[in-house]
Amino acid sequence: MTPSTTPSPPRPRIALIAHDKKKDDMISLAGEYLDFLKGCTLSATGTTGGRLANELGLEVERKQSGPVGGDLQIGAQLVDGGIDCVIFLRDPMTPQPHEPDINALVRACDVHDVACATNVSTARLVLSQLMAARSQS
Ligand SMILES: O=C(CO)COP(=O)(O)O
Repeated sequence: MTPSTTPSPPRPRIALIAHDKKKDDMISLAGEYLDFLKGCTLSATGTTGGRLANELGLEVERKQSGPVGGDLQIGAQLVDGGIDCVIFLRDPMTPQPHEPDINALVRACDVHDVACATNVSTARLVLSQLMAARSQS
């Protein structure tokens, strides 16, 4: 008789993006949730992803850097159903050359009803909820 196996729950697929002045916040935040994030499938824009990999040892699919299309690549992945949650630490005090791309990504989250946290407090709520849901499954 073959032993019955319980299928493991799907890994949450999370996109992590931070503008330059918010990258230290992203590293601190990801450090707080490191064990949980290690069990997730992560995508990130280029520079953010590089820091998450180098400084925290996270395995991350790195897209292009934001200003050269990385936000749009994350958006396309999301539209194709490949992202469950976006953590996007935006810098509201610095104009960005790729503002239309940023707006397109946030809009895609709203169109497809994908959770999008744009500041650390909201990100903590979302990550804590995902973590609790995963530990119950
Ligand atoms: O500009 C960004 C998001 O709009 C972030 O891109 P980087 O992670 O490559 O810095």
